[in-house]
Amino acid sequence: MAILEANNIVKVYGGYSGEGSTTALDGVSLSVKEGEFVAIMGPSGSGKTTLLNILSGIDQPTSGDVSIASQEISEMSGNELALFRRRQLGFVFQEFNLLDSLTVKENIMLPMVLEKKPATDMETKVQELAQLFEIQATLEKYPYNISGGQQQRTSVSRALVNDPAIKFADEPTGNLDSKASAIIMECFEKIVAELNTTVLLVTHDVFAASYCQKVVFIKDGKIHSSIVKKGNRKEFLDRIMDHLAVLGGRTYDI
Ligand SMILES: Nc1ncnc2c1ncn2[C@@H]1O[C@H](COP(=O)(O)OP(=O)(O)OP(=O)(O)O)[C@@H](O)[C@H]1O
Repeated sequence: MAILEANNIVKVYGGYSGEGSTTALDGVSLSVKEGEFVAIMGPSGSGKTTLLNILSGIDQPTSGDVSIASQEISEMSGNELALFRRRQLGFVFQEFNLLDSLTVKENIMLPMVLEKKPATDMETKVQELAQLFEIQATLEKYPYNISGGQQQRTSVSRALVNDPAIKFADEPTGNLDSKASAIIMECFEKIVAELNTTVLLVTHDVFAASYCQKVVFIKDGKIHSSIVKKGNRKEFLDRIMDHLAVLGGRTYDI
């Protein structure tokens, strides 16, 4: 079953095809199934962030529609969309976006607090996620007293706490060294395998993308091609590199 459907998304910045306008997305259609782990890759300026922002309701398309869990997000009012995003979508950012005045535990609980969930449910959920991501020992610490990798695992836990229909990640390994990147990508693998979570991420990092099951390549605002993992991660990494060489553009992180 498709959890996310995007049909013919067009995004023009700076007015409709007028002088000085930029067509960032030019008829993108995409379908993501429940339990899929998908990366979007492409050269700088190809429209990846614009696409992620539109799929996650942060930005509106100029035309086209997006539905998530069978709900049309392009037709929602501001309040409906804010509530939908809080309840159905999880976000992980390159900068972690943790609140320094809250402990790791409080940061993870925050979306449940906003939903006024019972305290016992919050405690159970935090312990479950902390165990899954091996951050039990950091729960009472503050974000500035833990490593970058632990901060990112806290941020992934927070994005999962309300059991979102889909999780979006924008360059989740962008601020991490290779060891922490591997740990975070293994966490994503784990939640996809064990919790049947759906994850859609944007990355320049070939190593990170090689953990996904599918990579969608975007160029000049259009879907160029996509590949699905068949063999092991190393073989997939080589195929991703071959595709990026054909796409051209900026140098990718390996
Ligand atoms: N707010 C904006 N106003 C005008 N043009 C924009 C805006 N945001 C993005 N663009 C343009 O839209 C195009 C796509 O940008 P986008 O940021 O989506 O690309 P990207 O693939 O994420 O790039 P990068 O890999 O460098 O982050 C680019 O030409 C960019 O200059």
